[in-house]
Order: sequence, then structure tokens, then C-alpha cells
Amino acid sequence: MGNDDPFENMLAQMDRAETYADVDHGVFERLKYPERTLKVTLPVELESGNIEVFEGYRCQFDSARGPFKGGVRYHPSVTQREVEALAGWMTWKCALVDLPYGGAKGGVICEPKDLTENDLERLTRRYTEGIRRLIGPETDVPAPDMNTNPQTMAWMMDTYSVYEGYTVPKVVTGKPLEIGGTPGRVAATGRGVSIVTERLFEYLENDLDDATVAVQGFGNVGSHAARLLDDAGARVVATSDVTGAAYDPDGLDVPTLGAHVDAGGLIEEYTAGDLKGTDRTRWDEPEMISNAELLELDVDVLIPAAVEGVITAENADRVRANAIVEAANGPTTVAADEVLSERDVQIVPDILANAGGVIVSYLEWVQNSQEFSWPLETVNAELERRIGSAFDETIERYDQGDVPDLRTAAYTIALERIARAHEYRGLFP
Ligand SMILES: NC(=O)C1=CN([C@@H]2O[C@H](COP(=O)(O)OP(=O)(O)OC[C@H]3O[C@@H](n4cnc5c(N)ncnc54)[C@H](OP(=O)(O)O)[C@@H]3O)[C@@H](O)[C@H]2O)C=CC1
Ligand SMILES: O=C(O)CCC(=O)C(=O)O
Repeated sequence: MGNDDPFENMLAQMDRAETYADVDHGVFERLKYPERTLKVTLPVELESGNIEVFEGYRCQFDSARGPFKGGVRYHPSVTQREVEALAGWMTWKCALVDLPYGGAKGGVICEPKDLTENDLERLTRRYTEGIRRLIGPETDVPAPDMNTNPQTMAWMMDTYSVYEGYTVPKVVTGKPLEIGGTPGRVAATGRGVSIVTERLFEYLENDLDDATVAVQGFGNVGSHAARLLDDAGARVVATSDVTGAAYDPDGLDVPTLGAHVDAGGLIEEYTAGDLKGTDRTRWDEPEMISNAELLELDVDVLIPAAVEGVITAENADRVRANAIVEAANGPTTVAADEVLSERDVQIVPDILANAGGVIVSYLEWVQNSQEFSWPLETVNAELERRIGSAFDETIERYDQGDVPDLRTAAYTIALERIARAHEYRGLFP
């Protein structure tokens, strides 16, 4: 079920949790529907002179606990259902880590690799204009996701501010430092992934030192997680982009690979020895394998950090990792969960593992409200405290012994919090 429909997968995850959550069935049913989704048509004159018409979405899933919050994704495979699933996951995530937010997500169907910087700016401004009536500093606060970054947020903030007539930094998070961004947001999701991986090892009473790690995706999240785990003493043996994966059982030279990718280099160029943007002499000798092969490596931890639906009923039996830390949103289908749970493979669910990004987005939003900025050490310490406490609560719920896995434990906590908010607020205005 649900391999190619993330929304169905999210509903199946909810159904799995309903048995264990103390939530009224009517409220539970309400949580299966987004509050609203806006679809926008975006005609853009590209630098080439051609006019291309793009399609974009903003889904606002649930706001019982506070303003809607969630990233914006640019990708050719974006669909309305995907954006709605991602908005649902944002809702559970914000509740699990106890942020005063609901959940939302945005997406534009496009291939950013085919667009110039100028095209991306025009597209972003069009999209912001299209969803302007929904977003706002106290209503719905976008942030970066796949293929969007601090520059994208700067264009969104500027476009929104032009319409308002004054500068509104708080309308987006993940901004450049110079216009109200916070130190630590760029690396925050990967840092959170690294923190929960360390906590998982402590819980399982295993040593992270020299533990083997495979990371699918070496973008914002995957690259920071890989760098921090490498710094913490783990052995990152494989990582990938869309061109495939670099694999070295003795461990990859993560700093050199990072410098190469930061300079625009591809994984396939790295394995071929064609290094970009660095004078370093790499010390690894990786072979090129496929993304599918990376998922099946015999490693201590597998970290999917790319797209959803990559661990399915079809390949779950061949996944040999002892643990999975879900840096991506929705990488594992419910059918795969069942197979892996029977084999006692511990999965730290996405709504916990990748919550570092939205936690630091919240810290940015708070600093914008205070018109004050905190040093990196303060931000990182608060990130660690908040994600660590959500990890402990999830483990405590799991250790009660009735729920089958960590995902169900996390869903139970999140859904109960959201349901309480709905019950206190009531159904009608
Ligand atoms: N950015 C954030 O703060 C947060 C992100 N996430 C989630 O983390 C995941 C990654 O996001 P992020 O790092 O920001 O995105 P990026 O766009 O920075 O990186 C994505 C990475 O995945 C690779 N990739 C893309 N498509 C595929 C595919 N079909 N198969 C294999 N690899 C692929 C990309 O390769 P290439 O570069 O070649 O395209 C790139 O290495 C997403 O699921 C996102 O929702 C979750 C929480 C917060
Ligand atoms: O930082 C944010 O507000 C949201 C990040 C995001 O899109 C996610 O956690 O999936």
C-alpha cells in the first residue's frame, strides 16, 4: 500500500496509532483532512524569453496549536497529495516537539536544475504573490525544504514585505543572517538528526565510535548529518545524490566530499576523481553504487535524507541496517514498517528525527519577535534540549510496552496533544 501516495501512507500511520492514542474518534477523523489547500498557477517569463506556466500549492493542515508552519519544496515530482501529506507530518512534528505551531507545507512543480538564478527569483516572487493571502507572521510561516534555501526565503520575505509596505522578517524562517535569520538554521535539521542518532545509540547501549552509517541524499540535511556524525566518530561509508552513491567500506572522506558538493560537484564526479572547488587530496577510494543498493548496505544505521517512499514492502526484507533514522519526510511505507518492526529494526521516525529544522525555525521566529539575536551556542543548546526532550518522551512512551514501535509512540504523543487543543478550543467559532 501507499508506496507512491504519501498521503495514504500518512493516513495508514495514523490508523496504526489510533488504537493506542487517547483521542476521541470524531476528533481523530477530523485530523485526516487538511483545513485548506490553495493551488496557484504561476506564469513566469524565463531568462530565455519563453513564458512557462508552473503550478504551486500551499496546504494548511491544522492550526489548533498555533500558526501554520512548514517548508516550501521545489521538485518535479511535487503533487497536491504529497504537499498535503507533508503538511500533515509538519502538524504531528510541531506537536511532538511541543512548538506552538500547527502544520503546513508548500510546493512548486519545477526542475530547479533547468532554471537560472533569475528564473528562480521570478518563480519565487510569483509563488509568494500567489499564496500571499494565506501566509503571514502570525498565520502561516514558510521555511526552506528540498531545493529551497536562505536566498529563496529572502525573495519570499521581500515580496511579502513589498505588498505590506514595510519589512516583515517574521513571515518566513530560514532567512539569511543579514535580514533576520538565526545562526544555526542551515545546519539545524542535520544537527538534529545527528543528536537523535547519538541518543539512539545510548538507548541501545551501542558505541557510535566507528559505527557504520549510510546516508541517502547529500543535500542540506544529509550533508550536515554526515559531517556531524563523522565528527562524532562514526564511519560514513556511503552517501548519494540523484547520480548515484559513493561507497567505501573503510569510510568516506566526508570533509573533502562536502567541499566538492558545496562547489556544485556531483557524486559521480567525486567517485571518478574529478574534484570541484577543493585542493584537498581525498583519502577514500569509493566505488559507485546505486541509490537502491545504498539502502541495502550492511550498516549500523541507515539515514534516508532525500525523498519519501524509498523503503517499501518490496525492499524492506533486504534492508540490513540495525537502525534507521528518518532524516527525510516519509521515507518508509507502513507496509515496510511492519516488516522492519517484526525484525526489531529500530526506526526513529521523521517527525522526531528531522524536527531540528523547525525547532530552530521557531527560535528564529522568537528572535524576530524580540527584535534580538542569540549567539550560535545558545541556539544549538536550545535545539539539543528540545529535541532531546522529545526523544526521551518518545522512548518513555515506547518503553511502556504497548505500542509496537517508536513511530507509533511519537504519533500517540503528537495526536493526543493536538486533540486536547481541539477539545479545549471546541469545534465551532
Ligand atoms: N531542509 C530542511 O530543513 C528540512 C528537510 N527535511 C526533509 O529532508 C529531505 C531532504 O531535504 P533537503 O536536504 O533540504 O533537500 P536538498 O534539496 O538540499 O537535498 C536533497 C538531496 O536528495 C537527493 N535526491 C533528490 N531526489 C532524489 C531521488 N529521487 N533519489 C535519491 N536522491 C535524491 C538530492 O540529489 P541532487 O542534489 O542530485 O538533486 C540531494 O542530495 C526531504 O525529505 C525534506 O522534506 C525535513 C526537515 C527539514
Ligand atoms: O523550518 C520549518 O519551518 C519547516 C521545515 C520543514 O519543512 C520540515 O520540517 O519538513
